[in-house]
Amino acid sequence: MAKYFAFNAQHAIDYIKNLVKEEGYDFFQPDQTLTAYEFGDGNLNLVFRISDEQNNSVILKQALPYARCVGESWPLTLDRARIEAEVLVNHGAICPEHTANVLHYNPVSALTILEDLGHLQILRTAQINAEHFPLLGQHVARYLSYTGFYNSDFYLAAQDKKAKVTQFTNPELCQITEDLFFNDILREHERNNYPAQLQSTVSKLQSNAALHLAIAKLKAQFLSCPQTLLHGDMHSGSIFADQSTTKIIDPEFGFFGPIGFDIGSFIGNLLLNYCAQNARISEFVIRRNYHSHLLTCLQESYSLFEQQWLALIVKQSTDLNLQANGYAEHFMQQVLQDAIGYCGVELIRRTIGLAHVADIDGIEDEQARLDVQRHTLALGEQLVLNAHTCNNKEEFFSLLISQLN
Ligand SMILES: Nc1ncnc2c1ncn2[C@@H]1O[C@H](COP(=O)(O)OP(=O)(O)O)[C@@H](O)[C@H]1O
Ligand SMILES: CSC[C@H]1O[C@H](OP(=O)(O)O)[C@H](O)[C@@H]1O
Repeated sequence: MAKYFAFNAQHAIDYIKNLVKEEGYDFFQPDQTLTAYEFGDGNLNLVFRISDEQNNSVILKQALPYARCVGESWPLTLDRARIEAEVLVNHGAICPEHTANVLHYNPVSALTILEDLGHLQILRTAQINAEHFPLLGQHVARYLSYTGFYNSDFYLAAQDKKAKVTQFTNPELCQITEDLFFNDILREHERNNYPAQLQSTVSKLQSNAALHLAIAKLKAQFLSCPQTLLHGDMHSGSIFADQSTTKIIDPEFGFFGPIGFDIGSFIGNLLLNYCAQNARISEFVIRRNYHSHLLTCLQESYSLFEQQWLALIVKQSTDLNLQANGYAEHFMQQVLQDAIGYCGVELIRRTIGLAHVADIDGIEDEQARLDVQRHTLALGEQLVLNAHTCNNKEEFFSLLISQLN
């Protein structure tokens, strides 16, 4: 069996040609001249586009044995390529309309061939440019509720569920999230990254005992609550979209965890963009309209997510105990409170932790950027602290609006 090595563009071409010639894959005609280039802009992996003369193309994504954004000093398991491919296959079987299609997967080379989604836009880039996506909330709700429900104890037979929890055990990538989301932000840490002007705000946040307690509860849920197969990194860079289509990529942080985590991360990224637009859009009416679009997307995504979960529990639950009157509502209230908490943590960690977002870091005016950072920190803190007071989504939306004005 061939050994792992990190590809260059020529390796990517040779690999694809071999699949077409020797293994019967039909991505390209056998006699086509192929070209390739690497264009990954994520924190972790190589991404190549391989095209023929007619501009047909596929994507080859390969894991490196370390985190790309840091280098070889941060070794990282190649098993993340397996997790990513297998989550995509699992989610794609449940919700093909919103999951990137896996065309081929090789665990030894830690690579996956994916459909090329380059005709769509990465959501983060498009939202930085204040583009509207009227179906985004609806599509994300569908993806998260369906993949969530059909991988949960409400639906899976008990032993199948445990087998899947084992299949998707992802300790190294979970450790990254455990460190970056929960640990680093509450203390001085060399991985943290924020300007000196924020020091007093950060010190105050880090000395808030109530915040430490609330984040301890969220981390405990993350560590020991295998409710469903999460995407695990549901930020705006993991979503391709246009006016009619939404496709999810990059679930290498996938594992069985708390249902509120993915929807909370998604909403957190909408709010990071919302806050950033205060500095990006100077014209009041345009900013107000865009803010209103983001809030509609947020409310729609959460409302439909909850509505579809509740409908699936009623229609498709297989576990008799979990069908007890009132249990579904009790369960979804906990999911809501978790989601609000994880949303708040995402706002904080993207402001002061290792991995930031271009929505904020790309704001050129320093004072305007600092104002946005203070806002995301305050909003994140309030959401984490007050999540437990929200008994239903309406109370969440009111809390949010009170913090945004
Ligand atoms: N299926 C795809 N089609 C087109 N471009 C893709 C696809 N998957 C990834 N990319 C491109 O590669 C970039 C990095 O991919 P991503 O999966 O986020 O990598 P990482 O795991 O390193 O974060 C994306 O921002 C996008 O531009
Ligand atoms: C060192 S990993 C930091 C950060 O990067 C991941 O995102 P992506 O792979 O999509 O760039 C994830 O959000 C991690 O928290």
